[in-house]
Amino acid sequence: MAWAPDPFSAAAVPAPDGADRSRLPQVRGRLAEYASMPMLQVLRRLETGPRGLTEEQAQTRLVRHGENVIAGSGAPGRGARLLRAATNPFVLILLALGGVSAALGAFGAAMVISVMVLVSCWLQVRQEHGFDQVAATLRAMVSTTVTVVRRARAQASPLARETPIDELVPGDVVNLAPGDMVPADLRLLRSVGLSLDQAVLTGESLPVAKRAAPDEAAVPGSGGEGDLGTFDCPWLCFMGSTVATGTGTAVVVATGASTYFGAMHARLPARRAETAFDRGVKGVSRALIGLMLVCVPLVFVVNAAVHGLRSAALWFAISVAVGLTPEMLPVMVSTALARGAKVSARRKVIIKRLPALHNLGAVDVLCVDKTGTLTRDRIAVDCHFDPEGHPDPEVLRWAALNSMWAAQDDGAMLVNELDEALLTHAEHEGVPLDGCSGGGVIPFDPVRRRGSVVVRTGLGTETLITKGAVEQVLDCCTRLRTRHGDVPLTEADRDRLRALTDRHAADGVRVLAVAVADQPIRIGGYRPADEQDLTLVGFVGFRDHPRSSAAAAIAALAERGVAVKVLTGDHPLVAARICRDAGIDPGRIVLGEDITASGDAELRELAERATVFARVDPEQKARIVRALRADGHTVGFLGDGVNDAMALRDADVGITVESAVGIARESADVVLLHGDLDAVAEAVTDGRRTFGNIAKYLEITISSNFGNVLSMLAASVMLPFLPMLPMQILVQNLCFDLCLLPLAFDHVDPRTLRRPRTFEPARLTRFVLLLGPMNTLADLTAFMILLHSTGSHPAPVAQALFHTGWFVENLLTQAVAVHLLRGPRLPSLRDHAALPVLLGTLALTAIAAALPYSPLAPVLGMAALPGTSILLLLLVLVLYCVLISAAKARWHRTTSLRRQDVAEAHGA
Ligand SMILES: Nc1ncnc2c1ncn2[C@@H]1O[C@H](COP(=O)(O)OP(=O)(O)OP(=O)(O)O)[C@@H](O)[C@H]1O
Repeated sequence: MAWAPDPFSAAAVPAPDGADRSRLPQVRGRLAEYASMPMLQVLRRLETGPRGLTEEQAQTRLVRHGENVIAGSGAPGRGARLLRAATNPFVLILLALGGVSAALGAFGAAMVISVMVLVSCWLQVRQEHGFDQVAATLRAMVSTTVTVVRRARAQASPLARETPIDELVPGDVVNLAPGDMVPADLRLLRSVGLSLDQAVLTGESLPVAKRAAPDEAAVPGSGGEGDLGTFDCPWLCFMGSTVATGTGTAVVVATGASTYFGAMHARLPARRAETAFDRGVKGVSRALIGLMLVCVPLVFVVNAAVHGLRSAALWFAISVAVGLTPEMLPVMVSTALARGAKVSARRKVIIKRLPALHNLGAVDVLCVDKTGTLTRDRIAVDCHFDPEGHPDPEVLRWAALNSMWAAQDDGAMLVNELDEALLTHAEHEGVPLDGCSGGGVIPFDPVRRRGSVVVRTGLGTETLITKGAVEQVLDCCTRLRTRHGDVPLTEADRDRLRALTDRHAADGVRVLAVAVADQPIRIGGYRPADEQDLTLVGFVGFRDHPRSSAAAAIAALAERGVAVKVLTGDHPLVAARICRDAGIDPGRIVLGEDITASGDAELRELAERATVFARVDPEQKARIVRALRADGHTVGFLGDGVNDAMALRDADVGITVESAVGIARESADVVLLHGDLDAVAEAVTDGRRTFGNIAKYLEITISSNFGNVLSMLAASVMLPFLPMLPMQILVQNLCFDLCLLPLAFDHVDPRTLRRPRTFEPARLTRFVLLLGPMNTLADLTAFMILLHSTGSHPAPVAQALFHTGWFVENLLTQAVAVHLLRGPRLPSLRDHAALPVLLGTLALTAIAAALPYSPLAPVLGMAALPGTSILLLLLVLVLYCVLISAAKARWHRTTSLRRQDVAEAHGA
């Protein structure tokens, strides 16, 4: 029951069912052809070469093939939007009520309801169009790019450069690196240790190894529609997958709707789990529909019992139902979200999926990685030493050789920050890295926490060089290099080495171990299982200084009720040191192995208690996030690496930085352009401000509607006639709806921004139960006055005057309620509503004053009120102000006491 659109969700705008699917056999056939051809023939068929296309060729092809986007993944057309607006549950309720009115012959009422439906749908379509434009602009600011190899002219040298994914064309040559999205369907030209995560396409979570075809390729599986044989083809890479490890160079064979992903698009499931926003929307919708289901039959039964079973009683009940239907709520929510996202964009925070803005405001636990968040992400080599602890340039040379060959991919250099630091330091120290050639790579992965290369050092021999986390490298070592030669590695040595590296870790230095193994040259690939019987040669230490702003940002988040938890793949001692520097008490650090050993219930408890989690792999990060969510928290996750993608997707709101890898940017809902924790604290406040206005709208409209229903019930018992004509209820509702919409643009009291905020149906119900009856008390006073002051008139005139009086009183109290209930403080010159809200309520007051004297008055059954009635109604307005202010003060007192209780309970 989503009433706010999410233009980025694949499920939001499904491609026309059947249309794309019918292309699957054709697409599969073409891919099978590309898979079975020798490489040269593939390149010839695509009229390209290993040096890529020229810019001119690429432009011509872009015109011929169109942009590399999936049909239906863009913004929907006006027709689709209108359909979505018309099928929103609240509009469906209105349509049903309009239908019943028409069937009963109440054509006037049916017409007003139709006007309400039309206005609501029109505003929603218009608003969604604006919403989509805001979203598209914001997304364009953080669009995902791909490294493409092109030439300026036919004779020019090829140049690798970043290009937006949608500009890719068949025949383009692209480079792939860990964390990249596969941007189209590709045939591999070259690869080094490449593996892809194809879960989006196959549901299989383990990465699949890919490699260029040896020479003549085989035809991949070609079974029925569900056949996944095509995905098993090692030299084809498919749009929708991501690079898990290794690198590759490939030629684009199909783009956009011609890709396998494009043809499957209509069948893909929605990507994300339900977030806090979705849960909130559902809860509030259910509460509102529940309120209607109780109130409307009650109004009908009471009226029928008192006045007899007449059609008037039914129309009246229908009008009450219409009055209780918040059909403008979707418009209000999308207006507030789009406005909030624009404000955040000015602060360089890009909200890719607009509902994420609400989720940001609701976050009460923020999980962050360490590097780049608590540290400056300027990693430098701090030391390198042999197993005795003495500085040793040979250790630096082995480590740098590992970095160099791991990063080298036929000219395209790809380095992670540790490797980059190593290569820079080696160059600075003049360490020679020549004299050997690369023989193979076993890429680094965050679960093994080590990576290896094989280099050819002499005739017939090669050396496997492994570098990685100390524990994980020691696990593969059986020998130790000393000044007197290699010796067996004993248990005592292991203990000594751990103690040695722990001392560095406690000082905040990340230590990697380096080990080697000489072996005869081998033909064929290398696997992680080859990392055994190694000789430990030493260690390299890296330092990344803490960010000076981190401590203040963490304090700012704590002030806003957001607890920060650190999830890192690094050593617990390094994590503890960096956390202390950032003002976080690490407490008892939970390790990845503790998480693996814990069941779901146990993990929820662990995740609740602990602040720092170290040596965690990508799946463990995601499990922690899920455990916190299962425990009732709204969880944000801030990360930028391949190993963060899963957690980014599983969090209520995934946050990343502009420099993050492709998959992290794609998985995140929010991208920080100048990102650090300060920006997150600001964005959290923006989210709360946005939600504050949505909450205000809900509180004001629902409490006054509820008060009105109570008044109608009381009037049904007290009066011999209906307290308001059905048509008047409908018109009044239309006026409320339109004049309260500007609340989306209101200021928000800073005190309401201090705590996480989300839809809380129970809180809303308490508010409505306290404030609604104040409205009823004022109404009942107005009834007395109106009965008394109109009693001398003949019955039809007296009824018209009564109806008019209550109509006017309702509009005026609603206008006043906006100002009295919009914040914890009373309105003043310093603390007043924003201009659009002032204008909205002024319009409501003007309608109340003018309608009884306008040409519409007889149509609506209204009469001009005598001066005394107006004066007395103004007195009722004063009484209403007193009642509502007292109730509001009581509300804020009890809610702050309640909050204290909760805080104390948490403290205890
Ligand atoms: N390029 C590399 N070569 C060898 N080992 C590495 C490399 N990068 C990381 N490691 C090892 O693997 C461990 C986990 O790295 P990973 O990148 O998963 O950590 P992370 O969770 O991203 O850390 P952070 O929280 O600091 O961002 C590191 O602590 C280090 O010991």
